[in-house]
Amino acid sequence: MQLNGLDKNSIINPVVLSDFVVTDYISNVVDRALAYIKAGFAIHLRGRSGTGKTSIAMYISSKLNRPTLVIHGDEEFRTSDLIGGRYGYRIRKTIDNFVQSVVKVEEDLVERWVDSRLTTACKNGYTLVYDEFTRSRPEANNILLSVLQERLLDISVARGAEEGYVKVHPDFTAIFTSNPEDYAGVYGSQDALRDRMVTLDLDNYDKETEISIIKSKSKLSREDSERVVNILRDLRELGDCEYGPTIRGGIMIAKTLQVLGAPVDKNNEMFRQICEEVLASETSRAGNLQALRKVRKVINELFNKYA
Ligand SMILES: Nc1ncnc2c1ncn2[C@@H]1O[C@H](COP(=O)(O)OP(=O)(O)OP(=O)(O)O)[C@@H](O)[C@H]1O
Repeated sequence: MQLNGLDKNSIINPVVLSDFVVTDYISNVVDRALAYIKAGFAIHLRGRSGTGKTSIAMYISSKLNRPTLVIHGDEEFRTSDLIGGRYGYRIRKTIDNFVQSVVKVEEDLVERWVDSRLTTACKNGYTLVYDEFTRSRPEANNILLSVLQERLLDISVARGAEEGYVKVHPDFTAIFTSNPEDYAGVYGSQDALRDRMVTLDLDNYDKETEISIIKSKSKLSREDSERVVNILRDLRELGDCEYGPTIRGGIMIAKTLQVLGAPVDKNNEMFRQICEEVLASETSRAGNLQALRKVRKVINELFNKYA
């Protein structure tokens, strides 16, 4: 099914998943974000991998109670990918039998324009979640400047000068996410765009939130979830890793232990091995053997330290 040329399935009515956790930390971030949105600003959730940007963005969009479209930043994007494009033709046929004995048939081909997500969201007042927007080139994203500033979408860039501007619907909301970690494929300099949104910097979740998420995702007990979180946080604190471990690593460890029914106990060899494997690879993404060995050693030392 199509809506304005878009596959209807790409329009989401966000619902809160049953394992989504709302703690004081999350409520606080979300309340601030909703206040900025209410005041008419776009918001930008910025944080390293695993700080919950996408999950919180989708949760905020569920609070806005509007259909939502999601775009994932991509360096191949051109402005027309954000606005829309001409995809194929439609045949228009006119049959004129005004005089009964004469039938005149006229056929012409009309280019078929398909709105992309940004245009659909602007026209209909939907929420747009633009995940990892700094992965797209700044030139492609420039189209968003007038959307955020003047609430006008300049579709002439893609449709030709005769088409002009689309007025942005008052309910349109934009939620951006980005990861400040400097790695290949991210375009750092999008200052003009960043000046037009309110940035909320997200750090790793607080301890209580991490325990609640791991418990909710893995169904381990609170005590066992806390043991997993202690390892994540102690490892982070030591600052010895290329990248600090994320909640994702903790979820992987906890889910695996839950499936195995293995005790979350420092004397259980399986627990130690799973932590080493998951955390060593998560904290050394390039697969640098030396870094991996170092992380394994640190994890072992941590285990020996635990009572
Ligand atoms: N409040 C929450 N309740 C339950 N699970 C959560 C919550 N927040 C985050 N998570 C889980 O934590 C993990 C990381 O979250 P998320 O993907 O939102 O982070 P991110 O910052 O967008 O990461 P990346 O930059 O790597 O995409 C996911 O598995 C997600 O399901």
